Amino acid sequence: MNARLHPSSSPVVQGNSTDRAALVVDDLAKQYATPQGPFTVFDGIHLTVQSGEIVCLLGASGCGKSSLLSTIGGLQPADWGHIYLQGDRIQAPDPRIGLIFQEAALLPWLTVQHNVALGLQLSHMPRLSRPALRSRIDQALLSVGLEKFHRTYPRQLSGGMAQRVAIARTIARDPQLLLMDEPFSAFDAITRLEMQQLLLGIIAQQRCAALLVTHDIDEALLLGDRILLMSRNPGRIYREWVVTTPQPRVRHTEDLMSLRAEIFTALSEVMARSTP
Ligand SMILES: Nc1ncnc2c1ncn2[C@@H]1O[C@H](COP(=O)(O)OP(=O)(O)OP(=O)(O)O)[C@@H](O)[C@H]1O
Repeated sequence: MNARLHPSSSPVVQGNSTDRAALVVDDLAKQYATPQGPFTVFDGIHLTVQSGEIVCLLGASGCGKSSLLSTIGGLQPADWGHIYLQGDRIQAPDPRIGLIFQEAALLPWLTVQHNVALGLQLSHMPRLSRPALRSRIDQALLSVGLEKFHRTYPRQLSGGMAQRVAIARTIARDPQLLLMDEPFSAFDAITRLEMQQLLLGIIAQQRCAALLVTHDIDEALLLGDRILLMSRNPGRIYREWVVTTPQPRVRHTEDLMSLRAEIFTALSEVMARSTP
């Protein structure tokens, strides 16, 4: 582990409220080796996500959102700090975490049901009986509205349907934490809206925690129970907002528009303070 990168100004996360949190990130920092020397991509990151909560992570391009998400997901090691999932310290990919990216990454030679099954089989879960496997696949495909597409191949699906399969593949494992990196950014406005509604339904049903990286302030306003804004060089949590507007939310209501203006102002501040 490296020497401390920067002293953290945020409080160390402790205590009963965070013991119960699905995710606790405590003073996390990460450096990349570059030809110019070590580059601190993010530093002093503290955050918690409770079960059933959607936390959206906003920030300028290159501020380290994806790096933070993949570090929390165990895809790369942190250089400092700790990550706790339901109170357990984690340092590697954990089957209780589901990852969803912009690309659905389905295997083209497998049907929809076999893509979902593969997710279950690769997730180090205790071996499921055939009926249990079948039931999980059926339930997951029903949750994403693809119950009639078990035997369809990825090439026969639209982009939105393929992403629904990717979501089904993830939720079939019953994850306690969903980490999502720009999952809907490739879609047109209508598909995106449908996917956002789908996600809200899934989180409400499964009561898992969700941390969602997005560039889109409106998406964060529609989905987030809380919105975090990252600064850059190094990436830090600059501001946090609790979105109190109840679901279902409608775009452009007065309260959301005033929050939107506040977020824009804060985003302009962080961009003015740091170079890309
Ligand atoms: N493996 C790596 N080695 C060196 N530098 C990296 C590596 N991965 C990312 N970076 C750098 O870290 C910074 C943050 O990248 P990251 O992709 O995490 O940002 P981001 O906020 O997700 O950006 P975007 O919103 O554009 O996707 C960038 O300057 C990027 O070039």
